[in-house]
Amino acid sequence: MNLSAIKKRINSLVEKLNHYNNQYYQNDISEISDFEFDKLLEELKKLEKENPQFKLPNSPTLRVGGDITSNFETVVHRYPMLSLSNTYNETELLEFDERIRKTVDNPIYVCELKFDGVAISLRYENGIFTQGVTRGDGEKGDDVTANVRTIRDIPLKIEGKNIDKNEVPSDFELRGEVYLSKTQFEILNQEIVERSKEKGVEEEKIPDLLLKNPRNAASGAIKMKDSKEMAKRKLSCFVYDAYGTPFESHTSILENLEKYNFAVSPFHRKANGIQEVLEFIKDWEEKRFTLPYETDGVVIKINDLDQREELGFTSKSPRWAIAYKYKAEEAQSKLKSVVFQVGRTGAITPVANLTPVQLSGTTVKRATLHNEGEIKRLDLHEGDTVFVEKSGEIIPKVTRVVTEKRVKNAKPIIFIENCPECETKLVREEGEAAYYCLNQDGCPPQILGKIEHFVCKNGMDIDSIGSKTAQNFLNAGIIKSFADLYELDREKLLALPNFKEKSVNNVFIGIENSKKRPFKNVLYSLGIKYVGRGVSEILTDEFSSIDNIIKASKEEISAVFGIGERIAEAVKAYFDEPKNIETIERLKTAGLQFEQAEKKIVILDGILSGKTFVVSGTFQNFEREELKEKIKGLGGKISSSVSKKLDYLLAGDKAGSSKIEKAEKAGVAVISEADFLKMI
Ligand SMILES: NC(=O)c1ccc[n+]([C@@H]2O[C@H](COP(=O)([O-])OP(=O)(O)OC[C@H]3O[C@@H](n4cnc5c(N)ncnc54)[C@H](O)[C@@H]3O)[C@@H](O)[C@H]2O)c1
Ligand SMILES: [Zn+2]
Repeated sequence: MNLSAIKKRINSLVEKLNHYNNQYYQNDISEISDFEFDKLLEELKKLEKENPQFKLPNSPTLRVGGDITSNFETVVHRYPMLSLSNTYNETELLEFDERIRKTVDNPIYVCELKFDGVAISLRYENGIFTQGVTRGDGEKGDDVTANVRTIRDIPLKIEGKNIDKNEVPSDFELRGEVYLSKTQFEILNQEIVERSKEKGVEEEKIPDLLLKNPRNAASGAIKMKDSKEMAKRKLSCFVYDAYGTPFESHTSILENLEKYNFAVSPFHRKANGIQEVLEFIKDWEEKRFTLPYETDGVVIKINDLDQREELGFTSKSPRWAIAYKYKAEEAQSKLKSVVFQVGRTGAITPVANLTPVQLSGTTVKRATLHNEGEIKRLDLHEGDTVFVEKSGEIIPKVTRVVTEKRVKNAKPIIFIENCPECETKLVREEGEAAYYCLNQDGCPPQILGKIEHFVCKNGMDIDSIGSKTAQNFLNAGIIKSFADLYELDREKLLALPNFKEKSVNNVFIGIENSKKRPFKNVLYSLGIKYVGRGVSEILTDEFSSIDNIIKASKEEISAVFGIGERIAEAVKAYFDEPKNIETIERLKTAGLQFEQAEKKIVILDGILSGKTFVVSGTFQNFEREELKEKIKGLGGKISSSVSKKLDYLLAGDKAGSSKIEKAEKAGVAVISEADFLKMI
């Protein structure tokens, strides 16, 4: 790679990883597996090390991932809450040991399981629990004391039977992991299923409403505003570290915490040298699945606290510890057949049908093959023995083929040429991995898919219409597209077999409520190619009404930050289609929101009239949303993206560096919070 390519790659990695971090910590969503995330992070680290001149100030290699919300008081940690460096392989573990041995002779390690939950800091003063704080950005976090008090594993007062009160340190802090047990996770999801059924939510819609995994559920719960609600989640907590205590080793910390009645995992072991560490890791690789809570690895720590001090910290993690993470579980299976699925956009996804195998606690029968290129990469043949991998909520995928086990004369898997549903010849556009069936209005799964997308949770959120009902309506000829939903005939619905009055009522209630859905959800629900939730939000913020988007040229659309050529082209193509405009007209008549609500507030004579701002980062005196309201209150306008039309980029702490760069290029003034205060 030449220098400019390296710089580009670094920028793109920073942007990608920050996006994944944001999704992970703010929205509790994993868009990629941890392994893939860590691989990208590793690549970035390496590039930055070799090219320090390109290192960005907002690089995810410099900071602990996490979030601070506006729901709680922010607390500065007395002892920073750091991350752990991690590895997925033995070689790197041996390298870690080598580094340690440069400072410490014959290191004694302690191996612990790595619990998959959220980190918490607990403070005790004179034996009383006084404060619980989330990790946040590592330096400061959310004060969630009220929520923590509801966790039964955490004593509010230290009063073990065999302890001498005078020995309990007068002011100390603990570190632990708040988690949700597997059983409790299932109970909570069962409750969601029951409540949804009572509310008349259609069966296939329910999976969307379920908690994704125990870690997400725990991290969502600890940030709840209402601690009574949070108590219902019944979280648990293991403690695994202490600061401000007189104890001299990690094992002695754990022993004493146990005496104080904290929940300490019994499965920790002292390891005399790295070989014993490797044994512990092997030992738990399979056994961990039998535990009643989720673990994703082993944490290896130096036992002696003086030695820890000697080894010290990097900006992000201690040098005296490392996490060994187990790779996503893999299993062998056999390919039974490949089916080609047609998505709502017409994209064709090959899916492998497999002989069922157990993976991470679930039975896997199908795995994605992504696209034609992937089938070629795997060199997949009929009846092949394959490896499948699954982690968390990520869709299982085929990772490789065991070619030695291939049967003689097996035929290679060939990608289809015509749509399996409507026979239309498939096409692949330049620069795209997927083949498409372009018969949008005649291809049944596309028609159904568009309706499903329209009513989905992030779209119009009509939970009384699921796939089954939509298919039912389509079969009966009651609707042909989602726009028809707003012209439903009650009598016709009542005449449907197996469709009771209550269901009919729920359908109409859902449809009526959908008319209140904000513009950004309406835009998303149209199912325009490449217009996902993020893009739809950017577009609504930038253009504020559908008419403005329709009027905008391709150049104007692609000039918006965050919108590339490809997206702009797809948006333009969509609105150039007369039948799409017709659909929008019908939806407008039905009363759907096609304008951003807040834009209606026009203040003619504020001091900021006519000025457009982008607000990025965090601020000393305001929450970000509060700041935006303030600007609007003074007549200014808010945009979410940097373009030439912008007047100011108001950049707080941790403002997006790509935004700043873009603003500087576009000649937009970048101002600080202090500048802004002067201005107003
Ligand atoms: N999939 C994604 O999109 C995505 C996005 C961001 C981060 N991630 C994952 O999260 C990782 C970063 O998260 P992180 O900084 O919290 O690191 P981490 O989760 O790998 O390790 C640090 C954390 O481990 C926890 N922990 C559990 N048991 C412990 C024990 N016995 N002793 C000490 N700590 C223990 C603590 O909460 C601590 O904060 C990434 O490396 C990646 O794997 C994934
Ligand atoms: Zn088709």
